[in-house]
Amino acid sequence: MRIDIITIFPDYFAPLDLSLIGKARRSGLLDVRMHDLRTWTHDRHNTVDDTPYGGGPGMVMKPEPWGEALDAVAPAEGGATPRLILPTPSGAPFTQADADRLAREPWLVFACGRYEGIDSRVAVDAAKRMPVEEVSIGDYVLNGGESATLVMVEAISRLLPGVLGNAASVAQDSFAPGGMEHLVEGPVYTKPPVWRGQEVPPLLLSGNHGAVDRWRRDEALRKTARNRPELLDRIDPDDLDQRDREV
Ligand SMILES: Nc1cc(-c2ccc3ccn(Cc4ccccn4)c3c2)[nH]n1
Repeated sequence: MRIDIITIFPDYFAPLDLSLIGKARRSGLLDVRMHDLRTWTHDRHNTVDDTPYGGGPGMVMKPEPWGEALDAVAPAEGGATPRLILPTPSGAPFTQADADRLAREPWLVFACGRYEGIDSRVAVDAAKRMPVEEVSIGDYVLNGGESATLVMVEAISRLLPGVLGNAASVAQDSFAPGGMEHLVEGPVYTKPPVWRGQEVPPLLLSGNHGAVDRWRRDEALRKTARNRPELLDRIDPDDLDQRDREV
């Protein structure tokens, strides 16, 4: 997968050199490229923002640098077309299902806005030649799109085959397709078996994998009911067995 990130703060993405994503980039599994939006400014101050039409506080990002940047990063005549992801507080909620879907794309471009956002004509112009998605990572306002892009790149990249050492672990994740779509995962434990007077549930040491799987689903249902009760309403009753209903 190729990921291009356009931003006025390229250094914000230094974390993508670390850990499993850094390893995936060095192995060639993942091709992540950062681009400084100011590359496509032509005035002596490298201006990327201006006052909002209609008045109001703050500044808006000018369309010209973005148009030139997107033309350079994803040329219209280049043949392949990326999916453009625009982080914004006003976007559609980003979910694990979106991470799964976007992990199957060959090429993503993230446009990181700042100030009060990017001139809305940029998304309209880009949509003439590539799919564009406005996405929110949560109902709170950040100062720009960089943190949201880091979050989405991590959520997407970890799903690529070969990035996580143990691919099977993805299936048990909270919100994972295949049975966890509307559940959060339950508690996890490791050695020692007793720590500060707390004992690991004995069943987990039993070696009875069927019983352990059942216990983990019960605990996922309990934790979902406690922390995210609204998710339980989304579960198709046909997907709950009799034991689930007793939890
Ligand atoms: N889930 C999210 C995404 C964002 C986000 C993404 C991109 C930008 C570009 C600018 N801002 C600041 C800003 C402030 C006021 C109104 C609009 N935007 C952003 C915020 N916040 N929360």
